[in-house]
Amino acid sequence: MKVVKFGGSSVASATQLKKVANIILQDKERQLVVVSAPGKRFSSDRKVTDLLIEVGKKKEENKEFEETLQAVIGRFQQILEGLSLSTQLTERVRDHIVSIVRGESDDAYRMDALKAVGEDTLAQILSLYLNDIGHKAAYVNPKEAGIMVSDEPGQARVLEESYAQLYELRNREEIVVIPGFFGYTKKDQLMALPRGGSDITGAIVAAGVKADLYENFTDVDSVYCVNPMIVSNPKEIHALTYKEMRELSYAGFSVFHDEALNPAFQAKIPVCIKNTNRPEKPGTMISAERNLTNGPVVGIASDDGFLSIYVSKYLMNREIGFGRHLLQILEEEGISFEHAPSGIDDMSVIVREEQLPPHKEELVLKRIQHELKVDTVSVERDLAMIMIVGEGMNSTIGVTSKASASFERARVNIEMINQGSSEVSMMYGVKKEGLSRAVQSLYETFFVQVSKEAERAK
Ligand SMILES: Nc1ncnc2c1ncn2[C@@H]1O[C@H](COP(=O)(O)OP(=O)(O)O)[C@@H](O)[C@H]1O
Ligand SMILES: N[C@@H](CC(=O)OP(=O)(O)O)C(=O)O
Repeated sequence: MKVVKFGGSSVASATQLKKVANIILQDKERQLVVVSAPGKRFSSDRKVTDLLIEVGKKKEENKEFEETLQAVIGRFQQILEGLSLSTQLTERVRDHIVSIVRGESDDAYRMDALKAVGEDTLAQILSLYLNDIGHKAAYVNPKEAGIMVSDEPGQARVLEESYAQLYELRNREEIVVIPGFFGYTKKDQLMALPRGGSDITGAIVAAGVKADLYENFTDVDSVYCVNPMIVSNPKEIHALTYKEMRELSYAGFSVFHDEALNPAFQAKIPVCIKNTNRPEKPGTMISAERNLTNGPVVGIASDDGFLSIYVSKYLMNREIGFGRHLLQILEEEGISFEHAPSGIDDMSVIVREEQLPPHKEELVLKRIQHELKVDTVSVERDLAMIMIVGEGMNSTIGVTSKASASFERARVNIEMINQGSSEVSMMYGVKKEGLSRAVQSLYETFFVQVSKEAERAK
């Protein structure tokens, strides 16, 4: 039994949905299907989820939302027409959106209910289409499926008890189509997963039904060893471990959600990333182990939008509880941090820029200054992080020196280095303006040069 998930780009239009149906029907094992909301059809297009969020924001700001609502309805109408299905469903969807907007819920709950409409409607459409072309399929709402989550709007996490109920889905005879991206709390409140969370739904369902394989269909032939927006035609990765993929996803490989790895890993279900537009390609296999060939580094991930809170105080190393107190201030201000490298007399805390907007900065710095009596505290914005990942790194000498030489060649200053304790990853902080140059140079070192050396050794 296989669980297949189709991302936003795979369900963006009727043409794409026809490909999706073909893929499902090609393999009888593909019995459980998870779908996203329609994504972008071209680069300047808008994802349905983004449109739904705009409806919610307009409501919060008491602005007119009809035009955005019409854009959502228009997307579904086009898809239904393209599949030669009745467009009646769009009336229900419109009424549903209006009732959510006019409802009495808190802003956060309303926003989650709106976000869910994209996936929910698309799952109904796909199930209607499969039936229409002669194959038994059923739309199954996450509540009916048993996807129970925590009460954290927009950030919900799966509850352990979900898995036993999900197992029952194995008994269904028809193709089951489940909308991704949301679940229900024990109190029956709809709750959205983090953005990109349909990958997580797919992994939860795969773990629940103990699938043999979780296939994640997207718009690229495989996971590439570096973001294809930074290096053109980068090398494909054919095999990755869960640990490697989690590090890479977390650090910027947006092709697969990092929180989707754990359910698959725990249940030992291999994940295969494949292309809806070229399903015959082998894709990338993610599992517990792989052959450590092709050099120590398997991928280079990168992301911008970080800042560093730099704190220095003479004899910080002798002050018990300093780090805890610093992080406690951030906790009390609702700021989550990503990394916290430290020295003898100083410590940096790396956070995502949206966690510390400029209007909050003064208060946080004042608290640090006042409560910790530090010598210096400052914020450096416009930082980017680069993560070099590979299980082979902990048994290879010289990775760091090769990386440093790459930064030097690219004329990019390293602001910070942090080696993960697992030794599967090495993280570098640089100024955002040098990010592309640094990544291109690292790619040259760890992939282009390594291939040439391997060729010469043959
Ligand atoms: N290292 C990488 N390998 C492959 N794709 C990547 C990588 N880094 C970023 N991406 C981007 O991820 C995109 C696919 O993810 P996403 O847009 O979430 O797809 P979907 O709509 O199927 O959920 C690709 O089109 C590509 O631009
Ligand atoms: N539609 C949701 C969830 C999702 O997983 O989407 P996608 O498969 O397009 O990344 C989002 O945009 O966040």
